Formats: sequence, structure tokens, C-alpha cells
Amino acid sequence: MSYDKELAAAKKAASLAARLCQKVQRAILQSDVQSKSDKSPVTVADYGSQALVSYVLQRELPSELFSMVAEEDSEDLCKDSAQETLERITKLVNDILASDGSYSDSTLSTDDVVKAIDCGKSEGGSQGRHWVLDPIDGTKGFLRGDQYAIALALLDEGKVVLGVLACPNLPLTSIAGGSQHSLPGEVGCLFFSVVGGGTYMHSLDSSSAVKVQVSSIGNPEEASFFESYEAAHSMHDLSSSIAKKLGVKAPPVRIDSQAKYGALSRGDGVIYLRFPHKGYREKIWDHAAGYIVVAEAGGVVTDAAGNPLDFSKGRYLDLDTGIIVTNPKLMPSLLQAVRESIEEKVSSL
Ligand SMILES: Nc1ncnc2c1ncn2[C@@H]1O[C@H](COP(=O)(O)OS(=O)(=O)O)[C@@H](OP(=O)(O)O)[C@H]1O
Ligand SMILES: [Mg+2]
Ligand SMILES: [Mg+2]
Ligand SMILES: [Mg+2]
Repeated sequence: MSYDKELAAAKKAASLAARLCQKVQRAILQSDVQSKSDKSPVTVADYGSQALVSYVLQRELPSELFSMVAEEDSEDLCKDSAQETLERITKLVNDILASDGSYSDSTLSTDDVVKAIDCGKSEGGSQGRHWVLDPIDGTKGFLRGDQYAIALALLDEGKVVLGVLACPNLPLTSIAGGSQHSLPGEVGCLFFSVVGGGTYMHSLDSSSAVKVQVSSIGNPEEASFFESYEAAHSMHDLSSSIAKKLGVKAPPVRIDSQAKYGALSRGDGVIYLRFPHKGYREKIWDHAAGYIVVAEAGGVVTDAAGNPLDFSKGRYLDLDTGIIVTNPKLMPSLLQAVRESIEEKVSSL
């Protein structure tokens, strides 16, 4: 099956959303940041990006039944106290659409923006098609001025068939050996994949794409690994024990968001370890686009027991162990190191 139309629409939507996020990141105001009920941050750019992607996909693919599983909803925005914020988001979305020159026939109202955001309330599942969106993955990184991603994927009958990952702050050249606060060179990458078609990357400012491949390093001593920047999101002590057991010499590269999947897909590092603290449930929008970008570049993404990720179960990924990513050569020894380190951790409790 061809997903050409869907890919073109997804790339346009993610690129425009990246433009919106860059504009907000350059001028972020304290009043643009709110706390959600789980205490995590959300900004006008998260909402604006979600509204924009939802609107663009529906305009570009008018004949398709539209279903989207996305992180944000309008509940907090519809409170009286948020009227000014909603107006600011609406202006941002209209400004980006106007700058692109698309859809000059229509200006969105605040109601249109609320509706576009709330199109993301789908439950997903194993039947039909569902877009999966994280409008800003790595909001904490976005607020620090570090890495973040606009992560958009398409599920078809429960499988991820397409992914677009826009990473506005990721350098176009390898970040191997760097820390996210001091990454050199021109930034702004867009990764995209269609099932069976490989993974490509181009600059957010151009459309001339190069094919990317995961690293083929099979010797852990030469490998480096990525993990979450935020210690609250992944157990750094467990990944350090796994890396040691495996024989990895390099220190962890800690960067925010699915930019980790993008960087791994082009060989900047060979391993990504993610072990959330007990009780955390992973959401599909935090992994769907990154998963296909890495898988189509020749990488392997599994849970900590080596099982494939199942995106067909609704808004959550049904796993509680962790997520590991590497190339096929290193996966068997990585799985063994993960198993042993988890056993040691459990027996020390
Ligand atoms: N407690 C906890 N444990 C695990 N994961 C969590 C947790 N809390 C949040 N999140 C999710 O992490 C997303 C950010 O991605 P990363 O963890 O890769 O980036 S970071 O380095 O930690 O910033 C982040 O995505 P965004 O909310 O889109 O920023 C969250 O979905
Ligand atoms: Mg996220
Ligand atoms: Mg998010
Ligand atoms: Mg969030």
C-alpha cells in the first residue's frame, strides 16, 4: 500500500508545527507555561502545534475519516481564566498558516482551535487508521532551550506505518560525543519513514533528503548510549549498571525527547535505554514516530524483555518494564545485560 499522500500531509503538518514552536521558543514568556493536573508543563506551543497538525492533516486529506490520538486536550484552555491564552494560541496558529500562504481562504476562530485540539481524543486501537501526535515531545527540554520534537505517526490496523519526527534544535551533523547544551552547527532536522521504505532526513529548511542507517557497531566498547535528560523519566542508575555490564566505555548522552530516536537512526549513538520509575505508563505518542524512524533505519526497538512494542492497545503501551533500542548485532548482549541488571536490582531491594 502506498502512503504518499499521507506522508506529504504529515511532513507539511510537522514542518509548520516546528515553525510555530521555534517562534514561541524564541520568545517564551512565563505566562505561556501552565502546569497540567499531573504537574507536567504545557505551553502555548504544545497547544498551537497540536491545533496546527490536526487542522493541516484534515485540510490535506479531506476524504479520509479522521482519527487522532494526541497528548493535549482543551479542558484547561476552556476555563474563563485561560481566554487570553487561547486567543494567543489562535493568533499563533493563524500567523503560521498565513506565513506559509496555505488556506488563505480561512482564518481559525478560538472555537476552531479548540475543536482541532480535541480531535486528538481518539482511543486508537487495532482497527482502522489513527494519527498519533505528540505536539511537543520533551516540553521540559523545550523550556530549557534544549532538544524537543514534534512527533507524528500513522497507525493502520494497529501497526505504525508512517512516522515524521521534526527536531528543530537537533544539529544536521552527528552529535556523537556532545552534550545537549553545546551542540555545534546548523540545527533543525526532519526525519521521515514509511513502512518498508527506509528512513530519510532533511533539514527543516530544505527538502533534499538523505537516507539514514543505524550504526553497525557490534563492539560495546565502541558504543555510546542515549537516555532521558530528566532523571525523573528514566532510572539513570539502572542504565549505568547495564552499560557497565555490557562493556560500554562512553558516558551516557542525555538529551530530551524523541530526538534520541532520530539521532540513533543516523548512527550518532548505538543504544537508547529507557527505564521509567515504577508505576509510570508509557503513552503511544511518546514512541510511535521514533519507533518507525529507528526500525526503518535498521534498528530494533523492544521492551526490556525483548518483546516488540504493541501500539494497538489504545492510548497506552502495555508494558511496565522499559524500552531498549539498538542495532541487531548488539541486541542479544544488550538484552542479557538488561536481564542481569534488573535481577540484581530486584534482589538488592
Ligand atoms: N515520570 C515519567 N517517567 C517517564 N516518562 C515520563 C514521566 N513523566 C513524563 N514522561 C514522558 O517523558 C517525555 C519526555 O521524553 P524523555 O523522557 O525522553 O525526555 S527527557 O530527557 O526526560 O526530557 C514526556 O513527554 P512530553 O510530555 O511530551 O514532554 C512525557 O510523556
Ligand atoms: Mg512526549
Ligand atoms: Mg508532549
Ligand atoms: Mg507533556
